[in-house]
Amino acid sequence: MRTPSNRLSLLYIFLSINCKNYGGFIVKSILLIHTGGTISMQVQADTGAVVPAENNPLILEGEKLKQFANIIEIEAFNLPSPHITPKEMFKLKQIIEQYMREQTIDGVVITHGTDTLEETAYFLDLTLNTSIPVVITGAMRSSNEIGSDGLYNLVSAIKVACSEEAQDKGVLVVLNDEIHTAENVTKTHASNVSTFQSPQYGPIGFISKSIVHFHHTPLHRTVLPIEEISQRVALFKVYAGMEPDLLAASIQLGYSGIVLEGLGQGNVPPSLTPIIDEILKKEIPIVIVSRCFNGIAQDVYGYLGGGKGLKDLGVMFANGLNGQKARLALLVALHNTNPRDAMSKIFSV
Ligand SMILES: NC(=O)C[C@H](N)C(=O)O
Repeated sequence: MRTPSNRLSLLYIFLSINCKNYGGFIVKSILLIHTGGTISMQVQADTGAVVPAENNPLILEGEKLKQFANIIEIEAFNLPSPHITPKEMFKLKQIIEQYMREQTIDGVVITHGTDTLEETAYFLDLTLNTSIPVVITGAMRSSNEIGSDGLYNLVSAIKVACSEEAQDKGVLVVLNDEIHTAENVTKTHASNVSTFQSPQYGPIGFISKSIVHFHHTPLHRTVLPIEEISQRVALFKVYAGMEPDLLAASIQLGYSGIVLEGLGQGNVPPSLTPIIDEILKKEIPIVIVSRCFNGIAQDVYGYLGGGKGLKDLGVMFANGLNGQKARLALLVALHNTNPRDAMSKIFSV
């Protein structure tokens, strides 16, 4: 039953997500950073190809966004997200830090292509030391397609960034009326608008027409300061009958770390154990995750190639991160002033 006090709190949430319009005392300043992706693209009438629009259609929507907050809008890049690299992620971190130093910013919203959105979100989650909401959104349908979800998702993201409850929750991913943590969310469907899911734990909140509601709170978050990004970490999916030559080549190519998407709970074919041992003896860290969609890699099995033996060799376990995020976590840890300590904060060693 809805009591007067929770009616009041619903009213408060309603007012705070419509942060601009009520009484003029809760005008939030939101830094809106565009980076490209389908949310900034259009379908070409003649070819049917989805391509970056010459004039970002989201910027043209600026007037509509003003009813929700004071929007400080910039276009950092206009890249499809498969073109985003850790260098662009680092640049985004720098842009956000610069604005936070120079202006009063209550929240940040980033628009991004969905293919690598979870990677940028997690990179910023690991490296940005702030309690203000940082929310990333995107779209599955481009701006001139029927049922385009871009503007809707952007408004939802702005509402979340304005919400007091979104503070101190790390970087959040908002699409399709759901709020996910950067650490857990992943793209699960190539084209469906409900593609973003958090397989381990589910979303931590939702957005409806008039409320932003969080039903869970992340218990912990690791922030690792870095000053540059230059090294490379390779990610391999392990498969039945995999041979050691690719792992050997990655070392000759100068990679500073390796992530393996292992089988089941974190196992590899026996053919890989000698090269894993050799790489670890060269002080090149190896992290193992599970290639399964759900669950975490652990040191369970004692047969040759099993997780127990890998742990004894010095392989680290990624505590439920997927491969692409474990790769970023290892990359970031390697750039920290104390890489060993940084690795022990994120991985089971
Ligand atoms: N829906 C999308 O945004 C996918 C697009 N290929 C991108 O990531 O840029």
